[in-house]
Amino acid sequence: MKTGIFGGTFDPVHIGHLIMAEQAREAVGLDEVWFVPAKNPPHKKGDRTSVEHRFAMVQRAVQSHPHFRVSRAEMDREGPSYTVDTIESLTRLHPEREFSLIMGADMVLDLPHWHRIGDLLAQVGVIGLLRPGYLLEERQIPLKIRRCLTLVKEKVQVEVSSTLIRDHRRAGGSVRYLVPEPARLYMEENHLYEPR
Ligand SMILES: Nc1ncnc2c1ncn2[C@@H]1O[C@H](COP(=O)(O)OP(=O)(O)OP(=O)(O)O)[C@@H](O)[C@H]1O
Ligand SMILES: O=C(O)c1ccc[n+]([C@@H]2O[C@H](COP(=O)([O-])O)[C@@H](O)[C@H]2O)c1
Repeated sequence: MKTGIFGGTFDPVHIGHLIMAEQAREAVGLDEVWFVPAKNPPHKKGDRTSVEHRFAMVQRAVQSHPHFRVSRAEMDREGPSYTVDTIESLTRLHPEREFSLIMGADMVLDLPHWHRIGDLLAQVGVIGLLRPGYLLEERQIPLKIRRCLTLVKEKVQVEVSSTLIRDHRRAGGSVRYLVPEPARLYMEENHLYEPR
């Protein structure tokens, strides 16, 4: 079973995440995509919405897709949510699955700084997608990463980010259609990202 691991902060999940995951699934022929909300994303400082709320929004966003799942793999682990730890534990639990990582261009460029990157790349391939605002030129990517990388030059790129959604909603704006509707309703019911 080819399984794409799509890690993220998802604060909140948005249509950019869903559209890129679907394009990755189709381009590479993945059987499933597992969204993995990071409890403590290693490179992000500052306050975050609780991981339970972020998980709940992702769950609602992916529930109608027969090949998308959300995983609790990083929810109960303390300390930084290093991807290498997640892959090692998922591989122990699901030895029959072939895992690869799905990420946008910003994260592909960040990969050289990841914790135990050599060990991580020895275990998984990387599916990289373009992202507006990030120039991903193959020659800038170190060879050890390029060797493990499948670059999906997807047809549809969506210029949206969680930051934009948080800021817009805090300013009293509408995020309808930017956030999948069941996740948006959860956000409203739980008063997330409301003007302070
Ligand atoms: N619009 C997008 N196009 C392509 N990739 C994206 C897009 N938005 C997020 N990603 C990718 O999704 C993964 C998780 O991203 P994350 O949850 O941090 O969302 P974000 O929109 O970048 O959030 P923030 O604005 O808070 O930094 C990363 O691999 C990132 O590159
Ligand atoms: O393992 C690492 O060193 C590492 C460094 C930076 C980011 N990550 C993971 O990359 C994913 C995307 O990160 P983010 O913060 O952009 O949502 C998320 O699952 C993070 O845990 C992982």
